[in-house]
Amino acid sequence: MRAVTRAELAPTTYAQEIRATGLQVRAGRKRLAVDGLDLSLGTGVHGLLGPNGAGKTTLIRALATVLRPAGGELELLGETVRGPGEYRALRRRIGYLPQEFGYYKRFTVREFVEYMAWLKEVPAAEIPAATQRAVERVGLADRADDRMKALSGGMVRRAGVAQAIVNDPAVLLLDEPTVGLDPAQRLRLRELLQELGTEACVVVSTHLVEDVAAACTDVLLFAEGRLVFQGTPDALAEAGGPEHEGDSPLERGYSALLVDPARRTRGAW
Ligand SMILES: Nc1ncnc2c1ncn2[C@@H]1O[C@H](COP(=O)(O)OP(=O)(O)OP(=O)(O)O)[C@@H](O)[C@H]1O
Repeated sequence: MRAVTRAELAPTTYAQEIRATGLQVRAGRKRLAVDGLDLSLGTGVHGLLGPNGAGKTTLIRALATVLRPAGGELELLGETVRGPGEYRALRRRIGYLPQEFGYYKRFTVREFVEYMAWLKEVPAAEIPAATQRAVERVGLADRADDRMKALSGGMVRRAGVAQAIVNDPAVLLLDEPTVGLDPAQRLRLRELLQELGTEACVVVSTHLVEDVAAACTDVLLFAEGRLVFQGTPDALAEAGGPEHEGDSPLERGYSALLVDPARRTRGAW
């Protein structure tokens, strides 16, 4: 018999897990790094692609309720996120892997994930089993009792994914989770994302177009704080042609939509 997940038991009074209308978010004091974003995301794996500085991290931080909107509307799991607020109930149902995250180096992997579960207010009696399951899902069961400082960079990243999923989040936000992973680990993480995307709304920021092809149900192309494209990986591939730069149909689709031909001189970034 299949165990019923917490996500299935939670009341769903919303049509889509994430809804943004005209959303504006500042990075620092002045700069509007997200500027007028309309977005509606439900269950699935949504790949967030875009050039350096496009505003992907700022958007993910707003979705994680770390940054508050400067304008427009943001609704997460049916709850409106406005000015300052605690959003504790909401945060219990969100998982977030920042691009860089802190941890006590002397903690073991298990202690780190348990501590994060406690911060997310997972009921105490559930923490050991939830931690074990999360650690197994990222392939760190055999390193669970090693200290964080003894892990490789890719393993630390996987421990970061474990803490993000330990509370069975309905919204899972992963900022560049595949950075530092070797090819085999990357394949496994993509499989895990697909599994998670059957039950949760997963937003993954990445620079690897192959991640999107392999794991995502749709692609969000972000540039200068705005959404340039939303569609399936196939639709992105169809946007490109032989005249566009790139080593694969998806890269050519990306170039077609984002690369300014005037700047495409050899050696230019
Ligand atoms: N604390 C800050 N103060 C001022 N500007 C900032 C701050 N953080 C980010 N920015 C600016 O906001 C814009 C968006 O940055 P953001 O980190 O969201 O982009 P990104 O798409 O995640 O980039 P990358 O792919 O390089 O990680 C950039 O122009 C960046 O320089």
